[in-house]
Amino acid sequence: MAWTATAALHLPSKWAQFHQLTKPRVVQLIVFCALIGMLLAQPGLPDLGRVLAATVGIWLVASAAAVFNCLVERGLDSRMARTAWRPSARGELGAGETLVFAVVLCTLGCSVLLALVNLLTAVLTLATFVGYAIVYTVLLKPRTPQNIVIGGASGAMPPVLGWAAMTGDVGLPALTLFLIIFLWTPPHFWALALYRVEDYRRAGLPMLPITHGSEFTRLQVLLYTIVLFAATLLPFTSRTSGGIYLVAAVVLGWRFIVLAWRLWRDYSDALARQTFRFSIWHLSLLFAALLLDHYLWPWLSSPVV
Ligand code: HEM
Ligand SMILES: CC(C)=CCC/C(C)=C/CC/C(C)=C/COP(=O)(O)OP(=O)(O)O
Repeated sequence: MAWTATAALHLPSKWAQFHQLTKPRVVQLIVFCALIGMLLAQPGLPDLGRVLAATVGIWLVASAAAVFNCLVERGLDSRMARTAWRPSARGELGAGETLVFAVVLCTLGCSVLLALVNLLTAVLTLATFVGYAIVYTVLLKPRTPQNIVIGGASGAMPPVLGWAAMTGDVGLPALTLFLIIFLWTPPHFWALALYRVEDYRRAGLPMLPITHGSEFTRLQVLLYTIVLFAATLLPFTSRTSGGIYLVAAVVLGWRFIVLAWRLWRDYSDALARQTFRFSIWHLSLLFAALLLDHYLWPWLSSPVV
């Protein structure tokens, strides 16, 4: 009895285990990027009911995609130190119940988008689900080191989904944000793959540091970071965003390039880990700056009468 009580205190509940499969921290940033897409789509305050419905819908479908990934990769996950703890990899959650959970989340999310947002957002979000859960996870990841470059397109969709939710359209500013996340994904992931290379070797996945070596991967990280820096200037040069965003993009981009340069010249696992962690700060703060700029810059830059 005493043991059961102690175990109950330490073992995550079934719901906590399901929640872990939704990769909550990754999905939070994905939903944040979608939210910025929504808020940038019009000047002033948006329709808050629509924002809430779109946020919930995209959140549910993105979570479903993450759960589906854990289901498909439960064997691979059990061979990697980073992922072996997942309830799907440990066999604590069965394949059947995990599949049902993913289907319920995806159906609920698409229904919310269809009923309360619009058809375009529902279709694009479902396509994003297929892009990550099937095209990336099932088809590309076990076959090619370009898996995350092509698969990254689904991770880059959130601002487009957010924009479509508010306008019923796919706007050029949203496509610019798509490009930014698309170019951000390779340095984000390859920095991690460099210090987790033994994990990927054990799982038999053809990640770039395994197929092309550490030096080539580090050069790719540096080159993508430089091109990403140029792409992050587009919102300013196209006059979608103003001075606040520009300062943030330059400061964050410069720091990312410095880290990537040091990683290329003088590799250590600690530096690769630092670069990976910074990539998350980079994207989070860049998108926060877009929002701040959207509401404050017109006010700051308007002539005083
Ligand atoms: C195909 C594209 C992507 C790949 C392959 C990828 C890969 C990964 C991996 C393997 C991790 C796990 C790190 C760990 O276990 O410590 C991770 C973490 C993370 N990723 Fe990505 N990622 C991708 C796209 C994205 C996108 C689009 C976002 C957000 C917009 C994102 C946000 C994050 C965040 C916030 C974390 C940290 C999670 C935590 O601290 O628990 N990733 N990514
Ligand atoms: C509908 C919608 C907006 C979907 C978003 C799709 C999505 C969840 C993209 C995030 C990418 C992600 C979690 C990559 C993790 O890589 P991995 O799967 O290779 O990592 P792992 O080894 O940790 O499983």
